[in-house]
Amino acid sequence: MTPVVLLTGFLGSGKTTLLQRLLTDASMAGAAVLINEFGEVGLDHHLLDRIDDNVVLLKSGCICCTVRGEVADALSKLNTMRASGDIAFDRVVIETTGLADPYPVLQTLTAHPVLRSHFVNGGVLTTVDAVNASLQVEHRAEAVRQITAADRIVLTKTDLATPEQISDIRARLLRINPAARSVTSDLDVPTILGGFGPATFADTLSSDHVCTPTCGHDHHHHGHHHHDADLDVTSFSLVIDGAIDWTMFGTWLTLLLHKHGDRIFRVKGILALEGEDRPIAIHGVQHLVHAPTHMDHWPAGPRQSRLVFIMEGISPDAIRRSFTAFTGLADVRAAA
Ligand SMILES: Nc1nc2c(ncn2[C@@H]2O[C@H](COP(=O)(O)OP(=O)(O)OP(=O)(O)O)[C@@H](O)[C@H]2O)c(=O)[nH]1
Repeated sequence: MTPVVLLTGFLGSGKTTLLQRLLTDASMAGAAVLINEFGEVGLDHHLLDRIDDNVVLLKSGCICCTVRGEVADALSKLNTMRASGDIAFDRVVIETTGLADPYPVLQTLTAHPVLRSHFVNGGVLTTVDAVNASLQVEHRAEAVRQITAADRIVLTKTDLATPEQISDIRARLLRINPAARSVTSDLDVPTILGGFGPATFADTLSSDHVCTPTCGHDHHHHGHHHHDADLDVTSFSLVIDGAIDWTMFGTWLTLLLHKHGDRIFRVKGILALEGEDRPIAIHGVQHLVHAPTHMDHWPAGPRQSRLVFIMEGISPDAIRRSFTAFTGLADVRAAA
């Protein structure tokens, strides 16, 4: 039986960063990776910087109903390819979107007639952002579900958080899921993973899925719960043809998140900057703008800047207009 590790955590909490580190560990050398991203344009597979046959990008969307089928299909396909000797793997890691409820995926593993004889729950690893999680658990049901499902919690961004933020979130984690061991992301990989495996799985099967409008359910017919706080989460993307002035861009993003960070859960992008050959990856999470990083090379395709926003209650057009006004770039369009 092949263990399937579910890597979950709210938008921008550091899943891809952690996955990148986990994959450097010898114990993960034989891992196949499934990535499910919320957003019109998937960027994580580029940011992960490991593109091979064992990395599968699932279609955009919530991982529950619509994509639950896709997870099952992707696992079945990996299994068939392994059986015919095309690929080899000894574990699977699924990185879910930051808006996903992890329980339906766990249920798929135990309920699917074929998968359940090949795959087994290998544990739920949940990243929790020490800077932003207190706000997120108060407003987003998914953030709480991800923590309740955790067998191990990895507290990220403790280097950016104040001691008060860290003790506040630690106290909340203890209340939400006292059974999960919590570690910080600055530890080495063997320590983060030490003794990791499913401990709370029995509980997961009895938990009800909490819907969001973005999860792909037909809410009128499935009878799922519906939370007002979950209304209106949207994703949109901008594609920019011309090279971008970094100072202008950085100022614009900082001001935007300063003003609207409560409602902009996530911004990420790959940018073509003036005077730079290599692309720059940028990340914003609520009010926080992370330090930009150079990527090694451009992904295949045209060298255009791409920005993805996941937000609530803000019009995409307002963001596009503000970007154009601030940067002076005319060739800015919403991604097809
Ligand atoms: N300083 C610091 N930055 C971190 C840490 N973990 C993640 N980040 C940064 O946080 C930003 C978002 O990290 P990702 O790994 O892309 O987060 P994610 O959960 O995969 O994001 P989504 O897939 O969009 O939900 C990036 O700029 C990371 O470099 C950490 O422990 N410390």
